[in-house]
Amino acid sequence: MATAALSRDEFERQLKDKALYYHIHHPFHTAMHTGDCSAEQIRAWVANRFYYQDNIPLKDAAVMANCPDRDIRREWVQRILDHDGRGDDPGGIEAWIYLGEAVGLSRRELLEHRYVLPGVRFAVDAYVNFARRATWQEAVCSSLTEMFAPEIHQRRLDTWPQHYPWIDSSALHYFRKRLGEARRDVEHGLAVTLDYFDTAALQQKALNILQFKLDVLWSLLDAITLAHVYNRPPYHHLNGDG
Ligand SMILES: O=C(O)c1cc(C(=O)O)c2c(n1)C(=O)C(=O)c1cc(C(=O)O)[nH]c1-2
Repeated sequence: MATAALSRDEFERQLKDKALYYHIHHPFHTAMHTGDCSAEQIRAWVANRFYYQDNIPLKDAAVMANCPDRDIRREWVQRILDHDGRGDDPGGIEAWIYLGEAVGLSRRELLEHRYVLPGVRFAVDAYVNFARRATWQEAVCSSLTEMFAPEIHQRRLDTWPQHYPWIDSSALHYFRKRLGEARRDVEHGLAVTLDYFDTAALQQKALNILQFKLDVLWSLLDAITLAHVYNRPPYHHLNGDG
């Protein structure tokens, strides 16, 4: 006999329990929030995370390309506009570039992805490629790490001014902007997920997809940690330091 599906509330609870694996718990973020990151480490994080920012609209365009439901597309397109901007709104990518400049990176260095590590590229590309190949409902589900994002944006707003006073607080605008956007995105993404994944097998699939996305975010920080905390960037043997 097939296992019974979880109730809607229980399924939602199990999705939310995945917060235990969110990258807010990664040692790199812990160090960032307690003021233990050097300026060089902050710069490395901002430069590498820009690759994620730059790819989010491609990921969202892939969701739309796979979605035949006009009502969903009408909602989803807002995510692309949030990042790319429209009219007078310069958008989130521009806000991240502003953050980059405030920590000492040039627009050109960011746009060229000059300091992006291979591990970060692989993790982010895995997310975009997942959205290209999965069904649109699966791709929607993979965005649900955003359930946990307002807390991490708030944590940065609460801790950076004290620990990193050399960063102009106006540059934290991106994090402020995402607080509301992420909450709105989650309401929609969660409703789609709870409706669509309605058998035990599908619910387990959704939980696995969310874990995959948590793995993407965690792996990104692992790559940054190896290169910028342990000073073991790729091919470090060529630098003659071990
Ligand atoms: O700073 C963060 O820790 C963080 C995490 C996440 C996330 O959990 O996926 C996103 C963002 N930020 C973010 O700014 C953002 O625009 C975003 C979009 C998405 C997505 O999967 O569609 N995640 C996130």
